Amino acid sequence: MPIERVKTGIPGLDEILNGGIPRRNVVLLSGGPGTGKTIMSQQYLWNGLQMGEPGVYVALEEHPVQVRINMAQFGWDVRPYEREGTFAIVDAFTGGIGETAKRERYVVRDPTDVGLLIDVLKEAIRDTGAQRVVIDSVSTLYLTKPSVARSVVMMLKRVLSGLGTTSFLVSQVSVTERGFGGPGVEHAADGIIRLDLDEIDGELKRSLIIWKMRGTKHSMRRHPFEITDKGIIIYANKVLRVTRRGVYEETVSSEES
Ligand SMILES: Nc1ncnc2c1ncn2[C@@H]1O[C@H](COP(=O)(O)OP(=O)(O)OP(=O)(O)O)[C@@H](O)[C@H]1O
Repeated sequence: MPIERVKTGIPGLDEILNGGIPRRNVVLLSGGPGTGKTIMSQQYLWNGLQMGEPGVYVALEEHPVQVRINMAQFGWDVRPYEREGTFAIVDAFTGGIGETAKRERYVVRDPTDVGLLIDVLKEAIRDTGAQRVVIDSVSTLYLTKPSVARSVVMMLKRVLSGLGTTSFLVSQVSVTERGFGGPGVEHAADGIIRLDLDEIDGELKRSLIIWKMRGTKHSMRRHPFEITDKGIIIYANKVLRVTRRGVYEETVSSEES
């Protein structure tokens, strides 16, 4: 049976994923602060909307109003899609407190209650017919209780995959951490995309690596990427090499990547 894939539409990403993310995969988008996780996840949803695939964004770290403003900076104005019912932001940030929060349609009254969050998420997925979901960030759900991390991710995975969505779970790690968000989480996820920011010769360089992706072969190399006014661009034909002599970029043929 040919594998069904979801095209991220993010320049370079589908290429290094051999055509896209296998449908129903739950992918951990992992990285330190400012590495581009939120922007990449929002770009994934926006591109879906352009391809006629509805989406849901679960905001745990930022006010929904701020999410709309930030997305619009890249030319991704989601409000018309919210009005037509093909896009929804689940507000798991405000707890319904404040005047602007009262205007939100999908509000998790107690963002610490994962069961409640899942109920609101299910409703948003059903209403919109979402095929793509982003949870930003999943780490917020278990930062204070790491022992429940795996069960939270497994619960989300059952719902997200069960309802047929292909999803990104944003996972925050500290600058020096080599992992992706904890052992339980890393093994439960179907895929891991790790975003990095490294200071090289007095300059910050962005790169990413596909650590795992169930159901497909993928590039095993570290690819440089950039954040521009139109979003993220990944250089599928370049690799970032870290050697004893230093760090440098090298161009490779697409078959090699
Ligand atoms: N228009 C832009 N052009 C270039 N770079 C930008 C632009 N807007 C934001 N950035 C870069 O993106 C970074 C923020 O990216 P993003 O919010 O996706 O990070 P994150 O990985 O989600 O971080 P955190 O875990 O701290 O929330 C900024 O620190 C800045 O370097």
